[in-house]
Amino acid sequence: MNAMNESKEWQVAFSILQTLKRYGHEAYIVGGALRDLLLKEAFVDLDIVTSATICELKGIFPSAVIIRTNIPLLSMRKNDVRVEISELHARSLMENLRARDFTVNAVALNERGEWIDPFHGQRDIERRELRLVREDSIRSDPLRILRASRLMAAYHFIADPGVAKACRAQRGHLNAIAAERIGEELNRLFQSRDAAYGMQWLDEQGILSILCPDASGLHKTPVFSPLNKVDTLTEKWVVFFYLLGEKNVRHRLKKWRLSKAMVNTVHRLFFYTGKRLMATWDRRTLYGAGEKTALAAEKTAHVLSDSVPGGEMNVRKLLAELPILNRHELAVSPLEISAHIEREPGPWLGNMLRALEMAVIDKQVKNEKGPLLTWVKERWDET
Ligand SMILES: Nc1ccn([C@@H]2O[C@H](COP(=O)(O)OP(=O)(O)OP(=O)(O)O)[C@@H](O)[C@H]2O)c(=O)n1
Repeated sequence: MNAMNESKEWQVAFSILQTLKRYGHEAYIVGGALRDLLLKEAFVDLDIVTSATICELKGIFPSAVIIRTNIPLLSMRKNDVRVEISELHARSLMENLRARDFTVNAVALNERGEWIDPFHGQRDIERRELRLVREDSIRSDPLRILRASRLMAAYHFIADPGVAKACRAQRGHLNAIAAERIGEELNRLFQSRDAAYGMQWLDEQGILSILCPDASGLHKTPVFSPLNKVDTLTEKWVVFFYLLGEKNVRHRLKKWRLSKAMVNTVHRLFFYTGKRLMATWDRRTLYGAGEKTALAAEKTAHVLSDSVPGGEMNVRKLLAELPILNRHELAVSPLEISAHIEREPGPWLGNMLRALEMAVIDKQVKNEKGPLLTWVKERWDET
């Protein structure tokens, strides 16, 4: 296979297999790199399984690091290729492949470039067919339901009826697995080439109502194509929740253990998308959203509803008309305000700054030091 002989990545791959062989260990390339090779996709990273133990591996590749996930891995970079090596744990390669989820992931290649393909994974990759390695593959790890949809979304695989049947049968067990694995897998699904296709399939298997039992929009069988019309992960989450009619966004994302920062940005964009769907931007809402969120909300609102007029240029024009874009653009500092009032900074100062921002945004006062300090003094004297 030419791609293998010519590319730097495959030279790295074979040199590692040969090194391990010289030390007397069995070693095979497995997983995504083989799938990507057959699908002519870009090489991402390299997974190797070997009969060597992690300790022995560390001796052979001293600069590599040991990563302790649920199974310990040896990880290293070689000629810019990320390589992860895991143990066969005294099991045969055949047992290792049999324990995998789908036939497209249960293929191996040895140091001589020979394929080991007991489940016809190469054929399935070429036909883009997703089939189970064993009938109980989904039962042994229900996360594989989401992996199926993610692989479909990433490679346009078609799930064979056995996959759909097993996923439907096991869907009730999905919520029993570690919540962060669900969040992580949904993130990966959203980042895949055709997230809408994967999501549609999950819905057809009745899986979305298991993931989001309170969602009110699922009876209307949503069309998920809007998911492919937005770019960022945050936008995809927001569009997803709107299509499902899921209101309790923060609760859902926290449950799936998404990072705090991600929970906040998704929740914020969800909120402003809702506002934008209800009405066009007013100055206060636009200021509250800020440039980044306002532009993103404009996009998500359009994708969700054709009837929303406006567009990016319009938001940019409205933003340009705002006297300030954030508190730091006020022409007075908090200390100048406190000196002018002759009072130590305290909670009153935060309230005053908020009121001042709104007065500037509402154009009641010019953003210039003199008028701002006069406004502050008058307000102070009033209260
Ligand atoms: N729940 C899981 C997770 C992983 N695997 C197996 O472990 C391999 C590696 O998993 P992962 O690193 O998550 O890779 P992929 O999901 O396949 O993605 P990629 O290969 O593109 O990194 C997979 O190919 C698959 O054979 C599995 O059978 N069941």
